[in-house]
Amino acid sequence: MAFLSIPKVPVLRYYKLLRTYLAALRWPVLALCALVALNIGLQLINPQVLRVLIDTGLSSSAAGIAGPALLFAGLALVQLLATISADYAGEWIGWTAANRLRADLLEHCLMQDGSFFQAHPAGELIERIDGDVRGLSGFFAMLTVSLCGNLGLIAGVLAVLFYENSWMGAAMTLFVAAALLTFGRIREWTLPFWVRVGEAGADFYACLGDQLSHTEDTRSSGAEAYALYKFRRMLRQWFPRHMQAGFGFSLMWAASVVILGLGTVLVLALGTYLWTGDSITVGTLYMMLFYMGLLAGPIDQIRDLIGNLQRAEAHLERIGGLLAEVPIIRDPEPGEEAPLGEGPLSVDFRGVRFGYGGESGSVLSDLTFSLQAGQSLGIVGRTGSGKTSVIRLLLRLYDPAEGTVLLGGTDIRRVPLAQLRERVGLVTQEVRILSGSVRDNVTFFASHIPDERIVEVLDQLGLGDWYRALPSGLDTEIRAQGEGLSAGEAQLLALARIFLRNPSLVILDEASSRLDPSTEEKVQQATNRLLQGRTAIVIAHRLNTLRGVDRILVMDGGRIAEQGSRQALTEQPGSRYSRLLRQTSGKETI
Ligand SMILES: Nc1ncnc2c1ncn2[C@@H]1O[C@H](COP(=O)(O)OP(=O)(O)OP(=O)(O)O)[C@@H](O)[C@H]1O
Repeated sequence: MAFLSIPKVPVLRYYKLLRTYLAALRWPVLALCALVALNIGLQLINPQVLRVLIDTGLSSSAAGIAGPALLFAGLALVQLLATISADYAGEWIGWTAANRLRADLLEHCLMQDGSFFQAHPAGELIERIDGDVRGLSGFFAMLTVSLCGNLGLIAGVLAVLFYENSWMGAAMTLFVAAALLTFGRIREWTLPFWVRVGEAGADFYACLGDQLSHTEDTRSSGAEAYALYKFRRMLRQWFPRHMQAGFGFSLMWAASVVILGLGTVLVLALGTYLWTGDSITVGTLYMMLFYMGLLAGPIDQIRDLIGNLQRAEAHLERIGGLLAEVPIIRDPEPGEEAPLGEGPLSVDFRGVRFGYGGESGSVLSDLTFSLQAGQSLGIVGRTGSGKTSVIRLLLRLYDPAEGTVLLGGTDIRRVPLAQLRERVGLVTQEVRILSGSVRDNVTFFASHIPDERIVEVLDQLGLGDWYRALPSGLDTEIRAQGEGLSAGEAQLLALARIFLRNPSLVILDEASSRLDPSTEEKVQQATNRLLQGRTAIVIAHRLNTLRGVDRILVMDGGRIAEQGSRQALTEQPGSRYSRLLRQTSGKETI
């Protein structure tokens, strides 16, 4: 069966994917196989009925052909119904399997760490999870329906032709092999074009996503012309690649027209020779031509299929690449886990060095400090001194290159990630609001939190009036990115999330930077209540935010410039912290 290996499809890879996503759809797939088999059987029987019809017509009266004619029409109708049902089932299976793959890809992305999202902008990931999977949904349906069906039909037609006349069978087998070989070669040649089209598409969507998420900045800085220039440059890069790939597809189409023409000539020549030698009847000659026509259908479809397989393979390659990205930050190995103890957690950094990789070098060096359970620490330092990087290490969004980070005395690499993220609550300046109800936004889908508790927290944070003005209370929908909320309100909602979650370590990274002074004062009081009985780390440029913290860490160039109790540092006139306090007295920020 030489022709089966001709398209050089990496069968094992496709098989693995098919098995994973189609195993759960076993019954629909079996029903589809039955429909395809019925279709093939009917297509093979029809020409036999046609031969009987022609030979009966030539040798007896017209009345004799009524039976075969009715049978022919009936079979054609059943075949039509089987085709429609198989198409429907194929589409359904394709969509269902593709949606499962989409969900798996999204889950895979959500498990990744910070470096992954640095390497893959959101637009590129959207193209992978949606665009590439959409391309593959056709592949699931095509491969199940078309490839198996068409190969089955070709095998059936060749078997019947061999049975009728071995010369005709041999000639048509050679013809089919040559056709599939040619399409396979063209496909191999054009596959890299499709991969490049896909890559250009992903770059384009990444650029588009970036531009659409920063429209305010682009407009306010008058950078529209540059944005459009970049957009057009992307389109210009995409276009020639599309043209090349399209040329490959046209070449395939032209080859199929020539090959099918040659096939018809072959059957006519051989059939006429056999008929003139009285080896076959006119009905048999017509039947053979009919079978040739039947072969043309699947060969034609396999041509398209190979073209689409090229695209599917390109989609598959990119999806495979994404799935192969293993997160650097992983759960501890079984047996290595050391869950966190109950209550507030102490924090220890021991000789930590860290960099973001690439050319950025070390961002944090020789970082050693401790914070007792239940104490609060304020981190101050100029922009870029490494404050946020400390927080990222605490949340294990990255691991340090050297040294250890301990929580409650346990190396956080040994703490299950889910537990770590549950016990450490973070509020940043950049608040992410989901499109969903107010309730879902503050509880993050934790349905056990009663509404009364939510309202109480909103009141504590000064959001009471805002909440009571909402048209549907907690069920009011907020649009994605928090449209309709001020930046300060969004920040308060993020604080409410933490209040409701009850974490053991609370981290506030510029969490009140967007609030007006009177709201900030209110929130400060509520936050002080929240922080009681918990460990807290507060990063602030406004030093008055740190009035209530126990300890201070001053950072400079990724190193600790000073650390100690806030009270003691405030009282030492020569300390960096007291200098900062003096410098900023009368000013808002350092
Ligand atoms: N995702 C990143 N990739 C590469 N380098 C980064 C990344 N985030 C921060 N950096 C670099 O790390 C250094 C410390 O940044 P970090 O955000 O920790 O400082 P920061 O003190 O929190 O600054 P700010 O007060 O402005 O928030 C900076 O030089 C910054 O350029």
